[in-house]
Amino acid sequence: MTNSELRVGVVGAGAMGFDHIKRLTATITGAHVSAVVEPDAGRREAALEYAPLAGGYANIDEALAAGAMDAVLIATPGQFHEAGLLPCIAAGLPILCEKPLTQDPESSWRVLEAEMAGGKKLIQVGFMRRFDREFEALRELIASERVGELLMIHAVHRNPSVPDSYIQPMLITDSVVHEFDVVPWLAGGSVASIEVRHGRRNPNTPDHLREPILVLMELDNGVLVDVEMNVSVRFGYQVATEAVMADGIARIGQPSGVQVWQDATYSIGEHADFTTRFVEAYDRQVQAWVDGAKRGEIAGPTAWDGYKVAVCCKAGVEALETPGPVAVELPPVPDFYA
Ligand SMILES: NC(=O)c1ccc[n+]([C@@H]2O[C@H](COP(=O)([O-])OP(=O)(O)OC[C@H]3O[C@@H](n4cnc5c(N)ncnc54)[C@H](O)[C@@H]3O)[C@@H](O)[C@H]2O)c1
Ligand SMILES: O[C@H]1[C@H](O)[C@@H](O)[C@H](O)[C@@H](O)[C@H]1O
Repeated sequence: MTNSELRVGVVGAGAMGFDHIKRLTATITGAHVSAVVEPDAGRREAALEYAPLAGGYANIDEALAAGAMDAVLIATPGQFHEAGLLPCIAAGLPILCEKPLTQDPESSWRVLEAEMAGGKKLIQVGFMRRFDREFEALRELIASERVGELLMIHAVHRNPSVPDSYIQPMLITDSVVHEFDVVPWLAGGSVASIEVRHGRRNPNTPDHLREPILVLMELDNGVLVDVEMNVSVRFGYQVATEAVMADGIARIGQPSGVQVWQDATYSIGEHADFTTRFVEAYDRQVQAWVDGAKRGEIAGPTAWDGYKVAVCCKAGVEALETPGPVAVELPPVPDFYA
């Protein structure tokens, strides 16, 4: 540790928070975990073993009162994000908030208002796909128009399975939430409408879900997008994107593991879950956030990006129950975020 290291408080030491604590301790430079904020004592103690310089706190107010943090990484479930964000904004701390910013446009707007009132951008939202090298390369290719103008995007988002706590709207709010951020970032437009189509139900789908679904988005620049959202694929975890351009096609997210030729069969490794598929993206996201926080800058998706996604999620959840497209209507971008 050096005196110039950013002292990071991690709020929520569940699956994702624990992962970020290990990353901040072992991989990230220029920062260390100085506080673990977690109401569950067992999880808090387990996490503190990986954060030798940290104090443990049961809630955010205790950690703020102790002056234990220069910056905060929020990894609580989405419904608790607003309650974690507001006191950290009031304290003027840089924040990396796991996706989603909050769970509805109204609470996201309150967060924007708080950030604007403070007069300084503090929030980066954890849409880590923007830090995946393949997504970066695809964006650069599309912007360069080396393969011609972008016409369409086909995306697949496949999870092997989901826990019982994963309910139907989460297909949108927990999963397609990523496409609502990354697709406009790739395509240079904004989502204008969302339609959801249900086809045949996968017999492997848990009883309380109806999926896979096809999410159709129209962007305001005319680009059409389809997303296969599928959470019972069993074989592994797959996020792949194909961009259809005027003079050719580009694909990312193809399996890239070990290739094996055996018994007259060729096979290649695939990821089992998002922790390995996006490990480098999570590392790069957190490093960029730490470096940005030290410069006093936001180095990724902003709170305004988080708000736009919250509006898309609301329309997407409505589209789960509505035949035909649901319009996505955004207010003008506040000058603060323009
Ligand atoms: N970017 C990604 O790919 C990705 C992947 C998984 C999860 N996430 C996001 O990370 C966040 C956390 O998800 P998870 O899977 O780790 O959840 P989790 O349920 O495993 O862990 C959440 C933890 O937060 C704690 N907690 C609840 N309320 C709290 C509060 N007020 N203060 C402090 N801690 C509190 C819980 O006790 C729990 O330990 C969610 O926003 C989720 O959407 C992102
Ligand atoms: O919370 C997870 C996470 O955000 C993953 O990146 C996504 O692929 C899953 O669908 C979602 O359930």
